[in-house]
Amino acid sequence: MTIGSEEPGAEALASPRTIAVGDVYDVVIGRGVLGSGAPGSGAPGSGTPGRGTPGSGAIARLVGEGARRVLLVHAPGVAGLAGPVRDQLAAQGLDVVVEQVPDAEEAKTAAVAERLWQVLGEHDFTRSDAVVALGGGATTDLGGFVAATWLRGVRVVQVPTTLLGMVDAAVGGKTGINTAAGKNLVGSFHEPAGVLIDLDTLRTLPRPDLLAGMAEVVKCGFIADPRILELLEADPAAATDLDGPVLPELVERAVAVKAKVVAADLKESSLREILNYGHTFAHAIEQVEGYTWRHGDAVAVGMVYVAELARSAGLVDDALVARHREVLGALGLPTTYAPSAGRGFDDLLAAMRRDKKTRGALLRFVALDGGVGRTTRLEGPSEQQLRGAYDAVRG
Ligand SMILES: NC(=O)c1ccc[n+]([C@@H]2O[C@H](COP(=O)([O-])OP(=O)(O)OC[C@H]3O[C@@H](n4cnc5c(N)ncnc54)[C@H](O)[C@@H]3O)[C@@H](O)[C@H]2O)c1
Ligand SMILES: O=C(O)C(=O)C[C@@H](O)[C@H](O)[C@H](O)COP(=O)(O)O
Ligand SMILES: [Zn+2]
Repeated sequence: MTIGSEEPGAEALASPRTIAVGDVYDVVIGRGVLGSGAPGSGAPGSGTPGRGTPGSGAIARLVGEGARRVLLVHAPGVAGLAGPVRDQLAAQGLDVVVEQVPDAEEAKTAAVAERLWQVLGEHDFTRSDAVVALGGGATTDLGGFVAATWLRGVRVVQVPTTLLGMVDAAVGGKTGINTAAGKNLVGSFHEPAGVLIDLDTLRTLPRPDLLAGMAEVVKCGFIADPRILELLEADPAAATDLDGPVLPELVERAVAVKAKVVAADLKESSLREILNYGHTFAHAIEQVEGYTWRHGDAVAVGMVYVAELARSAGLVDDALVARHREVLGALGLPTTYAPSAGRGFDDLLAAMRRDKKTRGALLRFVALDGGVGRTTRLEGPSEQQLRGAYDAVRG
């Protein structure tokens, strides 16, 4: 699949853009679309009152007319934004229960999900009520999972506040938590009622987290949109400039890739696997390193790993492998992995065997086949190939 370079505009989002995920829901991208005191978004309630437009009523509209109660689940990093969002929802007549969840992967546990189920029960949440998830991918994965499982499914509105959440995690309906055995091993497909991306929320995001999000943008470039790679290569610094035109274009392009893929294959029966490019090795790093690695950083290394694997299988040439290292390296993303003491290839291989793309004993990787935007499945590589790629990314 290749996405045409003419699709998203290059201007810096003077007004919000809407990208439809099929006919299932919309992703709204803009500056100040939350209208809730996000840095740079103007005063709380600066949007048009009511549940119809981006601004003060946008989240409430997505929560739905029938809702009386909302569980607002938020990451610690956006505690300052949770208050204005709560006030905005309360101003629309909703009873809002606010729950801060632990940071990053600490949130994606059965214990945290259970605590939220308990809160939902204590407050008599019914099927017409809703969950709003405000934070990075860990929060939207958890919030989405709790919404998917409460009463077998209530509405969830995803409000991502990290770059990675915006371009990837909040879009597509994959929700889940980790278990001792591995990453995202328990979860559900549960489409959001809508996704609201306010680029102004990125102003408080620590730079390493912003860069980690860029890895998923790069992924979209390699699997589907060569223009993304051209933009990054032309000026890597511009990509992370919050005030420039490049970042909004990259967000739009990556969301467009994701929306197109998931709309065609909501539950990952085939095509959607391409969004897992680099993830087989990435999830193994995350688990083996006890979730001390950012997901995006691990995905960066994982893409180099699978590019090396693809080269050993004769699918891609040296130049395409080098392009992976160059574009990721220019952004400041890792391209090598040095395992912690006592950990190594055998641990990674065991983790990769539990990857969701594995079928029985058959390890399966998403790989490029001949060029950017041309994906295939590399199945059953030999242990020698797997080790060879490992040696090639070992720092
Ligand atoms: N469901 C999917 O399709 C999908 C896709 C990609 C990734 N993911 C998951 O997403 C997770 C990674 O997401 P992430 O990179 O957003 O990490 P994250 O959710 O851990 O957030 C990173 C850090 O940023 C903080 N934060 C969030 N927004 C902030 C803001 N605006 N200002 C200041 N701090 C802020 C958080 O508190 C956290 O400390 C992983 O668990 C990954 O598996 C899911
Ligand atoms: O949306 C998808 O599909 C993806 O694979 C996107 C990935 O970036 C994301 O990290 C996802 O959570 C991985 O899914 P998993 O099924 O491998 O756990
Ligand atoms: Zn990912």
